[in-house]
Amino acid sequence: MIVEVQGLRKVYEGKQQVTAVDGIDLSVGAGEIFGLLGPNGAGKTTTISICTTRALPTSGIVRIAGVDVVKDSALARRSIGVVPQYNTLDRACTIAENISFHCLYFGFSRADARARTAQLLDQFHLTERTGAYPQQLSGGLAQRVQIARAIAHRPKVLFLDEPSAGLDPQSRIAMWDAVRGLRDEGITVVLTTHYMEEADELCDRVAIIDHGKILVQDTPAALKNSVGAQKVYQLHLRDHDSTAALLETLRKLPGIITAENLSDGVRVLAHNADGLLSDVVGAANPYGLRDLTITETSLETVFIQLTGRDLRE
Ligand SMILES: Nc1ncnc2c1ncn2[C@@H]1O[C@H](COP(=O)(O)OP(=O)(O)OP(=O)(O)O)[C@@H](O)[C@H]1O
Repeated sequence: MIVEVQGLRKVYEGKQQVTAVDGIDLSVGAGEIFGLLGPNGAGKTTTISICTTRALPTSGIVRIAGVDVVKDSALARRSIGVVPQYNTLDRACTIAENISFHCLYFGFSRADARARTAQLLDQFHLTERTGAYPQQLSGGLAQRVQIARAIAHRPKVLFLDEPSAGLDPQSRIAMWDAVRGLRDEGITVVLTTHYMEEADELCDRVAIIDHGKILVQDTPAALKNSVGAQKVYQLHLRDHDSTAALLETLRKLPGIITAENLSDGVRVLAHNADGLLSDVVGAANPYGLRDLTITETSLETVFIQLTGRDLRE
């Protein structure tokens, strides 16, 4: 395993003690795209910060390519590339300088730094912007430069913290392609996200994290299968204060696995069953059914089943 995290804990001391990471175990295989999926404040950034030597753990061990990130941080850093949540490009330098100074920092000769920079600018389709400054770039382009810089010293593992935060949908898809390209080059990718579609589309395996703990980790397909349902019905009701009888009726319908209250209606997890839609509508009509959405089971459904909350709440 190229990334091994054992019993990781991080307590921020202060007026109010915060246990940001509460005993995390993870292992990521070489060549995987691994996602840490969880809501804001779940402890994702703290976990990444410790893995990348930017924060010290309260207890626990992280090894990257077999190297302990606390005991041997300088050596570990050679195997690690990081793209933090915010743009950390040097605004006083061109994008080519941002990349080549990074190479020099990692001990490249001037000639090697120049060659590696030119190759990365080409690989990330940035050659035309070589002389541009970071503030002249769109969010998507700046993100690409950050990724190019992060892998300039040829790390084995790239950590990306919320890589699609603030990107428009087109740039997000371009970023996903770039990340898949890195995996094809043999770079292991660990990313954090609170977008379930991103975790589902991009990641080979996903760990769902909440309140500093890993709730489950598996492939997106296995996680979705674990729900045991194929469809999610959301019923929006005018009369959503007295749904106890409706929930009871719904739970008795063949094909329905669970039915539970939402703030403005009811959510039903169900199998793909013939005739179920009309049964559900029939049961809900007396409660003033205003709207009905039917979606496939997603990682959001997994999170709801595990925590009782929406990922976005
Ligand atoms: N330097 C700090 N000092 C005190 N508390 C902190 C610090 N950094 C993070 N926290 C707290 O630790 C918890 C986990 O935060 P963290 O940033 O790791 O979560 P996250 O899942 O990455 O969320 P986000 O996407 O919002 O960054 C939160 O309650 C946060 O307020």
